[in-house]
Amino acid sequence: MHEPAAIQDQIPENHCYGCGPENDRGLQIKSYWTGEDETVCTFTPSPHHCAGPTQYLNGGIIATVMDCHTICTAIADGYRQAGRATGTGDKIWYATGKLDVQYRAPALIDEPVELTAKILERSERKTHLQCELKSGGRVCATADVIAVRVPDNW
Ligand SMILES: CCCCC/C=C\C/C=C\C/C=C\C/C=C\CCCC(=O)SCCNC(=O)CCNC(=O)[C@H](O)C(C)(C)COP(=O)(O)OP(=O)(O)OC[C@H]1O[C@@H](n2cnc3c(N)ncnc32)[C@H](O)[C@@H]1OP(=O)(O)O
Repeated sequence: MHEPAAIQDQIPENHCYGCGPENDRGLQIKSYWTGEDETVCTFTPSPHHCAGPTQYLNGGIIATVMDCHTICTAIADGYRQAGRATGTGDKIWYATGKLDVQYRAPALIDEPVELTAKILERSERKTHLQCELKSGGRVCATADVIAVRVPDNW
């Protein structure tokens, strides 16, 4: 079970290719809190998100959804740590400082991929997260991510 509202639908003015509701041609992923430090996301690939072989999901798309899921988690966590509802008051933004993806098995194009993100550590300037992507019930990719807080004129 998770909260009803997606994190991305609470962050204003987001044109990001992976997670921006304002980007009509983007992937428009949606992430949800499932616990104190954990979020989930289900992404349904389209056929044109394929790798060389048409049955597998492209690695860049995998990196993008892992990037966006974790960075949106860091942003929402930033609001939580400030004691505010996501998207309220002064804007809180994080950018990707590090995205280290391990591709462990091919992910299938014709079924949804399931992502989880966990916050491992946070400080004022950065948040360290771990992300796992599953397809067909097996772990296909893991990522180690550093989200860095940036000003809203970044
Ligand atoms: C993300 C948008 C923000 C813009 C806001 C404006 C409007 C936005 C509207 C909507 C956006 C909403 C949502 C977006 C959500 C997701 C988008 C996906 C994310 C992306 O697609 S975003 C694009 C790719 N991204 C970049 O284009 C970054 C380019 N880069 C830089 O802009 C700087 O490089 C920066 C800011 C990363 C750091 O620069 P800096 O000078 O501010 O800070 P500094 O270097 O001091 O690092 C501070 C602490 O992070 C640690 N740290 C940094 N890098 C590390 C690494 N690699 N490994 C381990 N630790 C690392 C340091 O060690 C230090 O740690 P400590 O404080 O403990 O010493």
